Amino acid sequence: MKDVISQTPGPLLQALRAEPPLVQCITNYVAMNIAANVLLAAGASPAMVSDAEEAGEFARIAGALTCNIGTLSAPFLAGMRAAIEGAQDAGRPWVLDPVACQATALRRRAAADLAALNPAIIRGNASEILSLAGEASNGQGVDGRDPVAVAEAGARRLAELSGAVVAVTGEVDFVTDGARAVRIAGGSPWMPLNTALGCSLTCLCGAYAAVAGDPFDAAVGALAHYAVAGTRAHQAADGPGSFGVHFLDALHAVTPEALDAGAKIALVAAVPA
Ligand SMILES: Nc1ncnc2c1ncn2[C@@H]1O[C@H](COP(=O)(O)OP(=O)(O)OP(=O)(O)O)[C@@H](O)[C@H]1O
Ligand SMILES: Cc1ncsc1CCO
Ligand SMILES: [Mg+2]
Repeated sequence: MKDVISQTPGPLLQALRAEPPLVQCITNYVAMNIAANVLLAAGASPAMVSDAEEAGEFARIAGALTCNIGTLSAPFLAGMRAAIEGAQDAGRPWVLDPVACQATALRRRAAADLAALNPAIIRGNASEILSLAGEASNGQGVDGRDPVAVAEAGARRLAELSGAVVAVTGEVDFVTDGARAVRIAGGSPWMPLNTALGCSLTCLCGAYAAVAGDPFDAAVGALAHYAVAGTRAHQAADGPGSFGVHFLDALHAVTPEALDAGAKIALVAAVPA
């Protein structure tokens, strides 16, 4: 594992809580409140700042930026472009969430254009990653309808083409930078029944990217934090509603030591060229 990740999730969580990073989240209307609570519970400092007039200026003072096309419109896109330019001027990482990018021409174009602007991490469900990688997708709107395993080859290719770490989420997550790859198990079947938990995970990837030296470690850290908290919350909850409450509690309660002890991260062998 040492040659694949240089920083395990635990020390990254410790760093995040020691100095909570300011994370600029340009996300959709559904996710805004949920993602802000997820970041606060985990230990980071969210700010939902998206208007083009200030988004670039704000990105220059944030530790990381996340862009999500869930409720896409021209003003959101203009804000994302301004913020990405600001983040890149300041040398800060940014994370892309290509919500429902298989669904319409506008989303396909926006996701492809944004993916070409050097995101550090692209995080999506398998249906979104398949589409962004140019493959057939069975996604239904924002809901993934493809198994993660089917998107693994596309994720590797997308990582090579974009230079981003690609994180595909589902029952078992897959993370790759094109060369390295891991699978992360855990979580709960109630997670996809809680809207915007994926969008919020994208924001958490931004928080981890702000404190990690390597975006691969950051994506693994954020996904492992979610998986461990999701497993815990499942044990305490009775269904999707109470799961949401227990999940915020678990994101907050998990310690760096418990995170490293509970994370189920498995190395995936390199695919021969
Ligand atoms: N069946 C499952 N079992 C365990 N964990 C799951 C399952 N499905 C999804 N997850 C977890 O839920 C989290 C969100 O992933 P998901 O793929 O549902 O995102 P998404 O489709 O982008 O969500 P949204 O668009 O609603 O925000 C991830 O941490 C993932 O591991
Ligand atoms: C339900 C929904 N619609 C647009 S974005 C979003 C949140 C989950 O992606
Ligand atoms: Mg999503």
